[in-house]
Amino acid sequence: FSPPGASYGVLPRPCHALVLLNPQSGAGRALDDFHAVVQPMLADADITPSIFITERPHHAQEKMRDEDLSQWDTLVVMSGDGLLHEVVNGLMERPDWEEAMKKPLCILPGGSGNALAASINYYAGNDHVAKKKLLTNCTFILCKGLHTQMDLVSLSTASGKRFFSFLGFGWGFIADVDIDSEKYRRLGNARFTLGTLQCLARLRVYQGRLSYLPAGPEHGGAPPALPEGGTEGALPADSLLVPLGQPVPASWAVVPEEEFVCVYAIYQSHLGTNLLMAPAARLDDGCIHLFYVRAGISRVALLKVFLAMGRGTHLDLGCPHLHHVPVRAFRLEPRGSAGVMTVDGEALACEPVQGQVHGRLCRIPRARPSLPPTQEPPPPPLAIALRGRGHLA
Ligand SMILES: Nc1ncnc2c1ncn2[C@@H]1O[C@H](COP(=O)(O)OP(=O)(O)OP(=O)(O)O)[C@@H](O)[C@H]1O
Repeated sequence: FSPPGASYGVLPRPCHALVLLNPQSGAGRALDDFHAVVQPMLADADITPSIFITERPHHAQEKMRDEDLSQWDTLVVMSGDGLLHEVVNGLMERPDWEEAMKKPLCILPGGSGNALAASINYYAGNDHVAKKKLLTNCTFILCKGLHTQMDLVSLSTASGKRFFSFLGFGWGFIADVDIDSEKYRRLGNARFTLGTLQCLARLRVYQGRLSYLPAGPEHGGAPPALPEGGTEGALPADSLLVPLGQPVPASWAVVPEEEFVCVYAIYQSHLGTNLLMAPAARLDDGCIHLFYVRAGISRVALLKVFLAMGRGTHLDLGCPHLHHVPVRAFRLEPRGSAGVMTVDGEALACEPVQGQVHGRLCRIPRARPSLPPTQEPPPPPLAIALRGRGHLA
């Protein structure tokens, strides 16, 4: 499902892809997996990769800021979600960001969480898979070449920082698991299981005020990303937000309780390879899926929520402490600066933050939407070629 007006494009053939690869991501196997799994499939699909290996944090962001993009048909990130966050924000720092964001971005799972890759696999209607199978599925979606639009969320902090985020913003339990488990990254996805158990053992309560603009039909769709002050080259204006020093507008809701175990605003279906947090989320649904867990939940109940999230059934538990609200914008004002926040899995100092969705701000590969059987066209020649070589069942 996509709201009306989604625009599709197809990668040209031959296709030139810049592949940004973090050799340290996840268990450190991204480069080996690229050569073993990805490269042969790209060759069959007439996609020529040029590999750029990142050497340090912010390397990909700097490259995207200055790169001559005209030589590439697509930008591929073979890493975790953190490197794509750098790529998106590097592109948004360019004076020609509007043009730059038309370049299709692709994620191939090489990290430990791989939430966007798992989401794209889910939107394609594929079975839940992980590791090499997820990599094969995502590479195959890239090889087919269809791309469409994806929403981004603009996040602003009290200290004046602004980020563009494609996955989620977290505070409390999930953010702590994400950051505290960094030291176990060699374990791959298992780092989150270990981190969850450790954070459960010392379950904390976080104090602050949470407000949001609900995404009901009366609030309309996601606002189009118009430049600030209508000036060409200016970043998209956050038309739903008022400055952090002012009270939220009257159309917003304020959560009456101010003690939380966790706040997580997610805009994709998956929080990690094995965590289906927002089953209804889609690439361009114009929605932020705001989840919060109020203080008072027992350790056992919280563990049950995370176990059920593996199948996306956590909301069916009827847990009175767990809340889910589809919103267009939110504000979080933590009391105090202790602790950590995350944007797309990357750490952020704890301070007041607000964000709003910007509809269809970038492009991303997507499997062909399924048509009723009578309209189903024959498979394209590429699919036949890949099937012949055994890449496609
Ligand atoms: N060569 C490098 N050495 C160390 N850090 C790097 C290097 N290249 C990039 N980075 C940094 O590592 C961060 C995390 O990488 P990434 O998200 O790709 O992997 P991950 O943390 O294993 O995956 P996930 O986000 O799925 O958990 C990136 O934000 C980037 O700043």
